Amino acid sequence: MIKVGIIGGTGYTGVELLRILVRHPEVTLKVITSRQESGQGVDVLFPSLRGLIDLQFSDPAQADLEQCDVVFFATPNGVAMHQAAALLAANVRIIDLSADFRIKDVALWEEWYGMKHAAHELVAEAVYGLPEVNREKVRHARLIANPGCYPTAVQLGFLPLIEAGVVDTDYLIADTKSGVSGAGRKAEVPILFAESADNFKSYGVPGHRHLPEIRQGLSERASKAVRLTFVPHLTPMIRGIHATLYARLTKEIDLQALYVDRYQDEPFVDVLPAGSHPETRSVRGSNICRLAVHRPQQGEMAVILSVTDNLVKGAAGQAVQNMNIMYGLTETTGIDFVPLLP
Ligand SMILES: NC(=O)C1=CN([C@@H]2O[C@H](COP(=O)(O)OP(=O)(O)OC[C@H]3O[C@@H](n4cnc5c(N)ncnc54)[C@H](OP(=O)(O)O)[C@@H]3O)[C@@H](O)[C@H]2O)C=CC1
Ligand SMILES: CC(=O)N[C@@H](CCC(=O)OP(=O)(O)O)C(=O)O
Repeated sequence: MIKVGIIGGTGYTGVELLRILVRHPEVTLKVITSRQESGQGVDVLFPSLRGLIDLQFSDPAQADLEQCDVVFFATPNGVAMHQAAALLAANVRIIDLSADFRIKDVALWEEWYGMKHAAHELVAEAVYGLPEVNREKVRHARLIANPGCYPTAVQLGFLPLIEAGVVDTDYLIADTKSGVSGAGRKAEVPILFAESADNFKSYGVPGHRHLPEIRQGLSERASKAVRLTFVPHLTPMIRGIHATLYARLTKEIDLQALYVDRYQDEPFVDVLPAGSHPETRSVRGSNICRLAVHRPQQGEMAVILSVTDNLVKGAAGQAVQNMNIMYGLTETTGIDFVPLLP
C-alpha cells in the first residue's frame, strides 16, 4: 500500500483528494493537515467521509510526513516550495497541486506570483504532470508540478493542432469560464453567493497567472514561442471549466481525425463526434476532459470546445492519475468515476 499524506486537507482540492483516496485500493492515508482544524476528526468536518476515514487533522508543523511515500500539497502558492527539499531528502515523493514548480523560468514565475522562489534548484527537476504529454517522465519523477485547472483544459484542447503544426501560433485565443470552486474555500467578496450567483463576468484580462503556464506548455510542443490571448470568466456554477479555443488553420486537415488519433489511447480524454457541444455537467465529478472540434462554415478558423471538472481533471483527479503512473498502477485506479448528472 502507498502511504499518503495531504497538506491542506480542508480546502476544496484537499477534500476532493480525500474523496478519491479513501476509496483508492492501493492507498493508506496517514497524515492530513490543517492549521485551523488541527485535532479535529476529518469526518467531523466532512460528514460525507463518515465511515470511510479514521484520522484527525494534524498541524503541518508537527505532522510526521516522513512516514509517507508520497505527499500531496493542496496548499496556496508559496507553501510547497519551502518544504519540498526536506521531504525529498527523506525519500518522500511530492505531488504539488499549487503552482510552485510549474514554470521553468524562475524569474518569470516570480514576476507572475509576486514572491521570491524558495527552491530554485528543484524547479528544473520537477515534472509538469500533464500525463497526456509527460507520461514517461511522470513515471520516474520525485516531484510533480500538477497543472492548473485552466491550463489543463486549454492545453488538452490546443495540443493536437499545435503538435500537427496546422495553425497560426501567433494568434491563439482561449475564452474560458470557471465555476466558483476554482477560487478555493476561502472567504472573499467576489465569491460570496450574492456576488457570484446570477452573475457572469470576466477577470484577469490584462494578464492571468495561468497565461505563462499555458504558453510554456504549448510552446514546448510547438518548438517555438506561441502567442495566446487568454480571457478567464467566473460563471455561477460550483464546479466546471468550459474553454472555447480559437485558432486559424494554415493547412487543410481533417480536424476530427486529428483529435481522435491524438487521444485514442488516452483514458481520460474523450473526443465527441464532430459538431458536438460538450457540457460541463457531462464531466462533473469525473476525471474526464471532453473535447469537440468545429470548423464554422468550413472557414479558416478551428473552434475547439473543452470541458473539465476543475477539482478533478483540473486538480485532485489529475494528481491521483500522476500518482498511479508514478507507482506503476493502472492509470485509472480509483479515478474512473462516472460523471454526476444532473
Ligand atoms: N480550486 C481549484 O479548482 C484548483 C486549485 N488549484 C490549486 O491547488 C491549491 C489548493 O487550492 P484549493 O484547495 O482551492 O485551496 P483552499 O484555499 O480551498 O485550501 C487551502 C488549504 O491549504 C491549507 N493551508 C493554507 N495555508 C497553508 C500553509 N501556509 N501551510 C499549510 N497549509 C496551508 C488550508 O488549511 P489551513 O489554513 O487550515 O492550514 C487549506 O486546507 C492552490 O495552490 C490552488 O491554486 C489547482 C487547480 C484547481
Ligand atoms: C475561479 C477562479 O478564481 N479560479 C482561479 C484559478 C484556480 C487555480 O486553479 O489556480 P492554480 O491552478 O494556479 O492554483 C483563478 O482564476 O485564480
